Amino acid sequence: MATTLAKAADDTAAAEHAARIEHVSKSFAGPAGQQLVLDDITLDVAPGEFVTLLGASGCGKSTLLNLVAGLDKPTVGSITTDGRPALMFQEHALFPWLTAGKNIELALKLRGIPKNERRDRAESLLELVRLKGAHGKRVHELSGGMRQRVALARALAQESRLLLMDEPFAALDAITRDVLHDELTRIWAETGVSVLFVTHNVREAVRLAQRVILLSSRPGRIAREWTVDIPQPRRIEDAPVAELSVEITEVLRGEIRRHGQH
Ligand SMILES: Nc1ncnc2c1ncn2[C@@H]1O[C@H](COP(=O)(O)OP(=O)(O)OP(=O)(O)O)[C@@H](O)[C@H]1O
Repeated sequence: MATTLAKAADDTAAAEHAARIEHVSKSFAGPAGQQLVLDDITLDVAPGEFVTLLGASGCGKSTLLNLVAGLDKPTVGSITTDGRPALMFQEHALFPWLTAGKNIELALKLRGIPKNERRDRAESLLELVRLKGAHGKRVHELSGGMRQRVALARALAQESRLLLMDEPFAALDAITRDVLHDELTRIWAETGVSVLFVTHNVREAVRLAQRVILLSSRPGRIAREWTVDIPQPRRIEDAPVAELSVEITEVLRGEIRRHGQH
């Protein structure tokens, strides 16, 4: 499976961007008229790049991710992606009446993969997320971390060139989250998939990303960005990760103060 995914990523070499967000603004109708949530966001994600979008609660991170996913349209500006992105959320959104394996097979079916290939492919994907042998397990039999592994396998089943992740590990305990950070870093390196990952956890952003984009609040604008050149695999407690996290947290605090939040 990793080979197929790696090949999908190779094909992307021709594409200049996994995602291109150009001068995007988004407003919603509110009680006091139109509320500007995102203001003039311009951002490219390169093929194979891992980018985290970081910002305070309510700054518009999920709104931006939904726009990139094509679930909603920008009020102004344009977004293009290299093919249809795959999505993964905080809640696993697995079908509880299907087994882990059948949840993945459903994604393969929706992609038009023939029935006789689905089982093997689902098994390979489960192996990729280190859940070998879990094909027949019901969702309720799986721990929170295992459910997110299945959700990741299901997202990878789409063989998209861009994976959009909205706080996928936020509901997990710290140790499980740590393990899944390692797994995601490994899978990203193995497959070459591009990742746009939303979080409000500064350390998580620095642990994972090649580039951290900080959004300001009300409206969400790109406040600053950092290139993270700390070698992988990183640990969340590594000194360089901690140092950069402190620096980013300071800027984030300043943003929050400026916008009267706490
Ligand atoms: N469909 C909608 N209609 C009206 N307002 C919306 C809609 N979607 C989002 N908003 C508003 O846009 C703002 C940004 O919300 P969004 O969920 O994108 O923030 P976020 O940064 O992802 O927050 P969190 O970290 O808490 O998930 C909020 O004020 C929210 O109320």
